[in-house]
Amino acid sequence: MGFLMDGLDPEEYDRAYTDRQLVARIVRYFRPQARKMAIVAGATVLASLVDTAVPILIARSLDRLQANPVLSSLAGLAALISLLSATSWVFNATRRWLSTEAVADVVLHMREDAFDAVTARDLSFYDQFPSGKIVSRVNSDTQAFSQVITLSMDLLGQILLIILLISYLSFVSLRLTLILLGLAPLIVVAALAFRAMARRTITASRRVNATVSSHIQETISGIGVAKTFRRERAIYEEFLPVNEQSFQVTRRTRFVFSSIFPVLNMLAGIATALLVYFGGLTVQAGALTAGGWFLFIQGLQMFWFPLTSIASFWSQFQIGLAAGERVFALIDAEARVVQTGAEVIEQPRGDILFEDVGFTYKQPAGDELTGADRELPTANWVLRAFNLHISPGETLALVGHTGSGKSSIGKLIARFYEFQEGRILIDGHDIRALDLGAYRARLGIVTQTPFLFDGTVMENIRYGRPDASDAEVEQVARHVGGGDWIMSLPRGLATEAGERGANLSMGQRQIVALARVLLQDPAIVILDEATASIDPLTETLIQEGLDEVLAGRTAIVIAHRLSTVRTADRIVVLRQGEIIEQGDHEMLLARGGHYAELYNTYFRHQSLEYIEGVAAL
Ligand SMILES: Nc1ncnc2c1ncn2[C@@H]1O[C@H](COP(=O)(O)OP(=O)(O)OP(=O)(O)O)[C@@H](O)[C@H]1O
Repeated sequence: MGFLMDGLDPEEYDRAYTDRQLVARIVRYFRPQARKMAIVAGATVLASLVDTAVPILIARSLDRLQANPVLSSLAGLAALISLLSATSWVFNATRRWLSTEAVADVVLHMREDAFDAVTARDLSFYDQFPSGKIVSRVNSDTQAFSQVITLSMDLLGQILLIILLISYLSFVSLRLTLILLGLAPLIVVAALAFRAMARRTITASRRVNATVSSHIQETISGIGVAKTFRRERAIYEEFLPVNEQSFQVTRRTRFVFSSIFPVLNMLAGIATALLVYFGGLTVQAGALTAGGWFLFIQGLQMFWFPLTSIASFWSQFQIGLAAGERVFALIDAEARVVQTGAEVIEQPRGDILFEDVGFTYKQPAGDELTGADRELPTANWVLRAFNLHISPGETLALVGHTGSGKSSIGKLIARFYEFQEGRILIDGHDIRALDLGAYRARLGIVTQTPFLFDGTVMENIRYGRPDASDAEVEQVARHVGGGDWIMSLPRGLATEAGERGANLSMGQRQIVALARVLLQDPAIVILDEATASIDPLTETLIQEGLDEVLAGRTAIVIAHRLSTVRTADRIVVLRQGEIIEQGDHEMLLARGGHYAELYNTYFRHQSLEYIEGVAAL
């Protein structure tokens, strides 16, 4: 499809399932619905039987009335048809209601599984795949899948109807039935011709929709930055080609789909003409009654509708299967962080040891780096043969230029990413053998820009330990920074934080994040300090909060503030993933090496002496 598919490549975790695998997977979801589905099957058979019976009844009555036109039998026929129609409605309604319920239930579970899989993914997964695309899989793809399952159930009913009708018609006139059947391959060929085209356009259409959603989502989340840099026009212009591509793909999809029906209708017209002609000849020859002829023409409509439906269903079926495939691929995406055990450290002391650790972000999913891969260009390794021991209770400040690997060390301790070489030991236990849930429960992480959820401040703090009582949350909140900060909130801890904490100041957000960690009472704290400068009052407040959080715990601080490096037990200076110096502030400063240089270019500006010096000028 050339340019239509440009830039719409499958995701790295997409995979092709065989039809058998797909069906097995779908059947597994339907297993709990077995009872409902059995009733649906029964109702489908009964509805098809009744629906076939009506035209047969009319045809036979026609012949009888022709021979003996009595008013009472006409009234009886009308009553019987009404009764059969009502019965058909009951069966069809039962079938639809129950199947809708069953499908809704299946989609519910599928969405749960997809969402569960998404939340379980490692952070590296989110680096690679924008949230918009993931949202589209969990949301629209499951929806498309449910539609196709409902359609397939209708299809089964239709097929049954065709079988019953054809069987009956073959008794009435074998010759005419064969003509009817002889035309069926034409429809099937037309349907198959559309099939491949439909599947391709549908896949393109899904991908392009995901791309558009993801583009909009990314733009909206970064709109603040865009406005600051007056980039509104530029992002609008970036949106245009994405939208244009979406338009082209959608147009193409609509074109393919709208071509199906006219072609099928034309074929139906030819078939009707043939049957009318040959049916008339048969009646003339006395081999068919008028009722039989009527039944054939009526039957043709009944036969044609399901057959064209099957043909159009087929492409719909492709849509649903492609969507199902995408959801399953999301559920099955391989974890990169692989745990080999589930050890629980009862009382973690917070002893951390990196032993010859090698780490790169460039590892392909699910693969170990072997042989030639080990010779990745040096530039791709973030850490190589990296050794570091952090003692229990130690506050370690990591410093170094941007990109030197500070955050990566924090991410490895948090086990957010898989490393490729060496070992990381926590209290002597291999980090790979730990029960991640239990381990992370004792790990406190404060990110640079603390993320608060839409909810009250109290709820945000409780996020650290959902079972904490109001009193416990309040006690922790009062502990951080002396608790004065709560007064500055309009409704105290009941203040709504707003989306991403928008209603709170940066400093307040930091404090809430610290309180959240404090409530969790972690053994190890990873703190990524904000680089943005803050006013001295907030700085003092945060420092007090930090003192609480760091006291008695092992802390790894990606340090950006002078007060932190000054008070840290040890400073580790990194350059391109290597430790080039370590020691305390005074010692490193006296040494006049890389740290001293960093201090002079970065940290010194934050010192009181420097600020006073500038003020005095
Ligand atoms: N998610 C990622 N995917 C691929 N490469 C990454 C990712 N995160 C970081 N890197 C790369 O890894 C290297 C180390 O990055 P890291 O974030 O650890 O540095 P840092 O010292 O914390 O930098 P900063 O002070 O700017 O946060 C950099 O070259 C960076 O480009």
